[in-house]
Amino acid sequence: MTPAARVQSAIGILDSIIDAAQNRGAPADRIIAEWARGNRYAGSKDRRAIRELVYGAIRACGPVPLSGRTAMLRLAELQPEIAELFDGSNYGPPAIGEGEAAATGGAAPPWVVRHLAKSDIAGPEAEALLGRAPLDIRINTLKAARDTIELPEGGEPLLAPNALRYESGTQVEQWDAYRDGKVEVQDHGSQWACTAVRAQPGQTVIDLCAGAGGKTLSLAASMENTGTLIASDTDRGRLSRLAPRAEKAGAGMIQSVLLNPGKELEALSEFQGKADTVLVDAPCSGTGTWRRNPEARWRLGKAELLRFAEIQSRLLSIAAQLVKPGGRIVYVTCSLLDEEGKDRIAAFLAANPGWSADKLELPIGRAHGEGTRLTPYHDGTDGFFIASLTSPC
Ligand SMILES: C[S@@+](CC[C@H](N)C(=O)[O-])C[C@H]1O[C@@H](n2cnc3c(N)ncnc32)[C@H](O)[C@@H]1O
Repeated sequence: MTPAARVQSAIGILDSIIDAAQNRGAPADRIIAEWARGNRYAGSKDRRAIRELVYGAIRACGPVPLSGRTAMLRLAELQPEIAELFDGSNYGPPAIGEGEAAATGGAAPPWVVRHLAKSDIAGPEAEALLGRAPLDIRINTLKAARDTIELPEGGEPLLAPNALRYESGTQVEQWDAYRDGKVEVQDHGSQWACTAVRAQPGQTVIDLCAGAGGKTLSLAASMENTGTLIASDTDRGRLSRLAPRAEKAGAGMIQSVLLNPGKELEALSEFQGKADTVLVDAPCSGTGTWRRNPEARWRLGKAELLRFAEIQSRLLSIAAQLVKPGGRIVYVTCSLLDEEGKDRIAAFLAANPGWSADKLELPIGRAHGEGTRLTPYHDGTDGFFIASLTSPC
């Protein structure tokens, strides 16, 4: 493909991504993969270049662009060599019209930027939300150790005891160690969120919103596969992906429990008042993961943010009923909006006298409200808010 044809293909893909973002359609990654499947003439270099262009354009636009072309024109403002490819050549984009407008830049749609600023995320902190994330792995201590594991490439040891960092795009999935369950892909910040649970062998720990079990597997390793570890979620599809992952990781202790939305406690009744710790890795807007899903900025709506806050508070009160006297809730969101972090914890503490927030002694992050915040700018991790709450004895 010519460089101009790559630009035109990227514009077409961007049109689909914009449409999907506004109509709850497929994520950008899937749209790009589908395009590649349907356009076999594009070789691997073409596909890589097109992907770069698409993600470059998404990152370059704050509000939802009007079209793929305006998004690409915005990228061309930052990278003038792209503007030259609007040359009207065969398969290339038509020449740029006089006064033709590019999409607007910025970190996100203006209302989101305002909410972020109110949450002390502005300037370089906001810009870093759109940087490129490295690839972090966690050595699964049920099967290997960081000091002795043999991997095809040496990574950078990070502060978390089992973390190694690689360049984004490293094909970890093709390593034997990955296939054998000795390593898991997990962001460094997410590894610290698991550490905050302080899960010990023999305890009863509930991962209330386990999804496909990214954090559950880490908890099983901390518990050395002994004790009770419940992975629950309302999403059958996600939860069903946990069992094969757990088997591969040698984490036989995990019990999956599918929850009925609105009646979560029914399926967990035998654990009421019994858990040492409940991890609430709550559904959220994901503002802390934009480095990986930059088009998520275009999917967020004000009503959705309110809905997230409501469910986050509800999940906290469900967790409170599962914890034993003196036990803990660890609340985590990968959002940096206070509505989903600091404010939820303040509301919980106001409504639940006797509960207290403990200081998390993590070697990274900063105190934020009654919790700890990790950000891409300050910590080089995805953005997280983590709080630890102790119930009255
Ligand atoms: C942030 S994701 C969890 C990610 C997962 N812990 C991990 O580390 O990969 C939030 C999860 O909450 C689940 N969820 C949403 N509503 C829920 C509810 N009422 N009860 C339990 N889980 C819920 C979603 O299905 C989603 O899997």
